[in-house]
Amino acid sequence: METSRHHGFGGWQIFGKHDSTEIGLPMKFSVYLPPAAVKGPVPWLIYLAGLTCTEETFMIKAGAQRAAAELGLALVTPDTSPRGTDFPGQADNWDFGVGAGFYVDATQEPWSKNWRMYSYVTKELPALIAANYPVDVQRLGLFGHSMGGHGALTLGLKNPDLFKSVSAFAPISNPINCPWGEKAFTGYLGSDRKAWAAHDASELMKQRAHPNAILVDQGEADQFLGTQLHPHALEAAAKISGQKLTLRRHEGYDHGYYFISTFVEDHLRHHAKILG
Ligand SMILES: N[C@@H](CCC(=O)N[C@@H](CSC=O)C(=O)NCC(=O)O)C(=O)O
Repeated sequence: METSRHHGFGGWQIFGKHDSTEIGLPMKFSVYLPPAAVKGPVPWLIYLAGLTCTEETFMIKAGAQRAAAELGLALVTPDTSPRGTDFPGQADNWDFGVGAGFYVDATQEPWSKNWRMYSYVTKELPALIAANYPVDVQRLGLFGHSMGGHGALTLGLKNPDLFKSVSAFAPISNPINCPWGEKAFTGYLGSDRKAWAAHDASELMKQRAHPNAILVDQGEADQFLGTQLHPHALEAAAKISGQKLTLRRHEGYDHGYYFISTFVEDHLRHHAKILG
């Protein structure tokens, strides 16, 4: 199952692969185990990456391992979609299909058989990691970036007993009202827009609040801010439900991993404080 293992900051950076029953195909994942994991189960975070990313992107680019080692947090990242199908046009667009699973269970053909990223992230992946690595199932948090920020907010709001802490970098906050979301939800969930609201962070947050405060960071120079991300919708929704939300706007930062690496330690500390 492990494909490679590298010593880092006193812990271990691990890459692996398994046959996923939810997805029906092999799925890759990565795990960072902090030094504290040799003594017993540690709190842990699942990170959901954005469009075009893989299970490697965050581990290579975010520079999160030093702080994770210091805080005693394990980090886990799945891939962003199934790979290995041969659906027509599946990789023609960088914002739909391969690398763009949107963390939903697709209901539309041909995607519905394999594009089951919601069930994969909420059920199979946590069970797989807990069965194989020293993580405390009661102390799991969820965070992500862009498409993965949408995933972190929606999966976290729907599963507060599983994901005790939630945060996001530049999330797609209102996908039912942006081109990325409209394209993905039409393809995966069908053209009935009423079915989409259950997968929209702002719509969900109007109806319910996660018991713990949510941290969101957003760059003001993000090239997707005006068209795709709509953080104002999340702020408005938080006011309706009473969700404790810290949404920080940072002048000069764009959408990329230099932005994420700048603030990733703040996110790890946010989760560590809640998870204990
Ligand atoms: N078309 C470009 C840009 C794709 C891109 O910006 N992807 C972001 C996530 S966007 C929302 O989910 C990303 O995280 N890219 C990885 C990176 O290393 O920056 C392309 O194909 O790269």
